[in-house]
Amino acid sequence: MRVAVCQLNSREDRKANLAAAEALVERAAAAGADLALLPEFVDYLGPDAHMPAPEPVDGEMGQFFAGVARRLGIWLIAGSIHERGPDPARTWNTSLVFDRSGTLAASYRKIHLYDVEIPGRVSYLESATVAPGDQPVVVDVEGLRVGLSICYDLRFPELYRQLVVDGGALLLVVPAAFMAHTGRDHWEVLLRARAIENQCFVAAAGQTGDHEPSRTCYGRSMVVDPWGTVLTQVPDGPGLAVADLDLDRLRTIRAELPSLANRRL
Ligand SMILES: NC(=O)CC(=O)C(=O)O
Repeated sequence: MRVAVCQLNSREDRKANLAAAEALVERAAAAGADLALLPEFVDYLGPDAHMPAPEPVDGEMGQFFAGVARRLGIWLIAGSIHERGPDPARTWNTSLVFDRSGTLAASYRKIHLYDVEIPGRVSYLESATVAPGDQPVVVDVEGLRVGLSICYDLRFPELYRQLVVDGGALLLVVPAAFMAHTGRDHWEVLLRARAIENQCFVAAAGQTGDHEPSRTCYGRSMVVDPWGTVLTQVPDGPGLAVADLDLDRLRTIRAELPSLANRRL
């Protein structure tokens, strides 16, 4: 399984954001990727006041990503979009997974919302505009069990343990718009920790650079192996990186250092 993590700088212009995403998925397909991962809020990262109307998963955006997956014959995880929910004041932050034929294989709504106040650095109240999901989701990608999550979820190890122990996940995906301030110290450490403690591959695709209003994302999208080694990483700015997941290596690590099997709680 060859995985591509696509790093973007989504802004206010939804059309431009979708075109940039499509161009990166085209590059992923040309590089032989079986699965391409886009970042969180691939459709829009701008002021709440200007946000285009959220859509149901089978709305225009869903159809757009389905068409990209079908045209390129690739599995596509559209990191997250603003999904219309029952509450007119709040959307869901939803990841969409399409198979090679463009059929929606799964969707996941971000469970943990980023409500944080770090004076002078980060002030964010995601729960003001987003409603939380409540269902962990694992999807079968041609025999590979893939556990879904979004951004701030990364800080909650119990979610990933559930995806692995109950769902059998061997790959954990983390589309993100991780803040630069927190990302500098936490992003890679957390991704590698989730990989090591769950003896899984982790693929993380982030937003990068400046977004209005006053939000800078860390980027550094990467793929980590079950030993915690960073296999590949995207430098600053939009771009992509590709890695092959060696499942024999995962099985060897789990057999030689059976920490998952040795759990007592
Ligand atoms: N933006 C997020 O959801 C999370 C983040 O930036 C952090 O956890 O730090």
